[in-house]
Amino acid sequence: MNWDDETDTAAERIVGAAAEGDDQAVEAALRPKDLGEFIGQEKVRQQLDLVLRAARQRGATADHVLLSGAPGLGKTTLSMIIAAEMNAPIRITSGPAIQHAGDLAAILSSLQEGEILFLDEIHRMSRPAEEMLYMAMEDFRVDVIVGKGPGATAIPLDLPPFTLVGATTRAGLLPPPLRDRFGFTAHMEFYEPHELERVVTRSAGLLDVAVDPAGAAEIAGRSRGTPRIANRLLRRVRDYAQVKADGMITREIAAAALGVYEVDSRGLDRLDRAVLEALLKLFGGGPVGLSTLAVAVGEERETVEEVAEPFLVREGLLARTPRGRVATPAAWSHLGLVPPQAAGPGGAGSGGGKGQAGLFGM
Ligand SMILES: Nc1ncnc2c1ncn2[C@@H]1O[C@H](COP(=O)(O)OP(=O)(O)OP(=O)(O)O)[C@@H](O)[C@H]1O
Ligand SMILES: [Mg+2]
Repeated sequence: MNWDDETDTAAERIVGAAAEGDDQAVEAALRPKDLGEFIGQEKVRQQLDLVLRAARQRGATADHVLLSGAPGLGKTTLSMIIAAEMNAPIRITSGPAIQHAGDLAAILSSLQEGEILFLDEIHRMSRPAEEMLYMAMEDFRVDVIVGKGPGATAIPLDLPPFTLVGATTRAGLLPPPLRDRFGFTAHMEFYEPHELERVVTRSAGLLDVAVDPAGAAEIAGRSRGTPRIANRLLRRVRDYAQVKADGMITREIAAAALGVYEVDSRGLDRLDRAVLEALLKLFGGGPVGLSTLAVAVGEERETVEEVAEPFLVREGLLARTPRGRVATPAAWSHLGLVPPQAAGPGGAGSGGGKGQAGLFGM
């Protein structure tokens, strides 16, 4: 069974990356509209404010901006804020939507002066399109190729000055020549719980939901440092508060609601817990290979590696070591289990657990 296919699993819907249907509409409604409304990311906000303010004062188009960071941290939101702050129209497209250089040429040649071009998932653009973009970013010019084969000719076309806003979850995958052509790069960090608390409170206000500070804090603490998840959890808690209580979100209501959706006190979902439980209960805390761990939880390798592990690693619950996956002491205490004595690793299939204790010290 593949976790990705199980789209109607509550936990998947709650912590999954993409928003769909209704969720998308609500997500759009909750987007902050200007820099002042944008919560957290102090450094990025301050730097971006300077970049945009200076461009406005000069009456010029702002430099190209690259936004990088994990899903749901506010890249799309910031791109729209940039357009709003510059009082400029915005055109939205994405790397995978641009198959051929010609697709990009068509978009670029129809831009107005000062327009913001938002290129989401910029790391997934095709090579020829990427090369066309280099020239467009630097010289505001593209070569449009007319004809095929030996008779093909390149017709240079001037573009109006525009601002490219690129977004990527994988800045490391961008070729350096592309990365270097951005005048300003903003790396978005995960949010602090107190910032997410403000996100929850703000969204509750917009959705006309009553939440007390302890209720907001409870939701924030389970939101994995991610505003999108905070907003999603808030909506599920709102449902619960409406059906099971008087509508008011308190700490108790939030905890009970998120219990129903299998989002635990640290924000782990069902898959995260399954991985951790297998690691602890079946393999004595590891080290165990990724493939073995994936089979034990009935998932694909990639699902465990890309969906569950990044958060577990970030939370300091799991370590990836050259000898395999290892649970940290925090993992044992989070699941309320007692680690076996270092002398006797009781787990099956751990494949020679000598020196396990030493791994914890890394
Ligand atoms: N700083 C913030 N303050 C308040 N709300 C925020 C903030 N950042 C993001 N959000 C909310 O989180 C949701 C997701 O943000 P957004 O769509 O901008 O993320 P993203 O980085 O583009 O994600 P992806 O990589 O999946 O495209 C939005 O609905 C927005 O309302
Ligand atoms: Mg986005």
